Amino acid sequence: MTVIVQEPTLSVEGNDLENKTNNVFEEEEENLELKLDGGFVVPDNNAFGHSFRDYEKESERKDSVEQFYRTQHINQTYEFAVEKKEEYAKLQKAVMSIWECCELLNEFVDESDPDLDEPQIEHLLQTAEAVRRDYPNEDWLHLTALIHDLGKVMLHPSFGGEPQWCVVGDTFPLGCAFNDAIVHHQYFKENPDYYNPKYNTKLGVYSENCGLDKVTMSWGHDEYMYLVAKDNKTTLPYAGLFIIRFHSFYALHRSNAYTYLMNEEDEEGLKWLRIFNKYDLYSKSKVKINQEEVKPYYMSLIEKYFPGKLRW
Ligand SMILES: O[C@H]1[C@H](O)[C@@H](O)[C@H](O)[C@@H](O)[C@H]1O
Ligand SMILES: [Fe+2]
Ligand SMILES: [Fe+2]
Repeated sequence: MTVIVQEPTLSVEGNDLENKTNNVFEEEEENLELKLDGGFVVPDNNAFGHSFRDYEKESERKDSVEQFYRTQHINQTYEFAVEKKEEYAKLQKAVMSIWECCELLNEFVDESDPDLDEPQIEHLLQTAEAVRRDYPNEDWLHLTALIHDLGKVMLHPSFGGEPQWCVVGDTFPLGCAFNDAIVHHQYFKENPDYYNPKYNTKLGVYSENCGLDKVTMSWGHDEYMYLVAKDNKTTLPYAGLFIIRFHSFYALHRSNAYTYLMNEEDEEGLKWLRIFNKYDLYSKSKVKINQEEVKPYYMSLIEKYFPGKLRW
């Protein structure tokens, strides 16, 4: 069975958030004159016949996904994330165009994802095409969707073939206490930061409402692609960059955890991120997009918002 959603509500846990989310959309309508009733079809089930993001449900991917999160939670420490960011911020790994990077993602399947076992390029096109159908005039959002996961190219041998735990999966702040809203949070008990008094209080190294820009997130494809886009001087708007940078921060955008680290500007980005997330998550399916057919459209957007070659 499928449900036609007139307003882009998200299937979130708890009415509180549902109400908040609706308010966000009401505000959107007033402030940004967004088209809200694209009639997006939110499927009940993922390609394996289960509900989306169900990490407890017995399925062919359950055990490997859980193993993935255990390794990620043990290894992502504050120091590790700071070092990785320094290394990748130099943008000395490769020089290539956006489309070349999309093609490189043809060979990777994301081990953290309970809902998809297709190559990543399929996911990029599925997300972008789903956004495009509902928001035909927001071309920046189509391109944001196309590129949001390109940071996963760190898995590629020419980038040192990083392990999946430092590339994919949900992200979370480091340098402050781990929140129970994070998927498989039980495994943080094996992370050294869990016992470090500098890092294990509510605020840790941060101050209230310091803004997400100041927060060191677990290292992964979000922050990397954000750095690539920003430092190659993309003309994408602030909301596009925010989406790229925080789309894996489910504890925040789905469960409202860590809101005390946000400032006013982040509130604005979060509205768009919540819209985007619906497409990122629920467009995952076995349906293939004809790459050659849609390529000219996306090439025109890439040309509009990016230089021909980028430093990665
Ligand atoms: O498994 C997925 C996948 O890695 C996505 O690219 C990421 O954005 C999500 O947060 C995560 O749940
Ligand atoms: Fe992602
Ligand atoms: Fe994605």
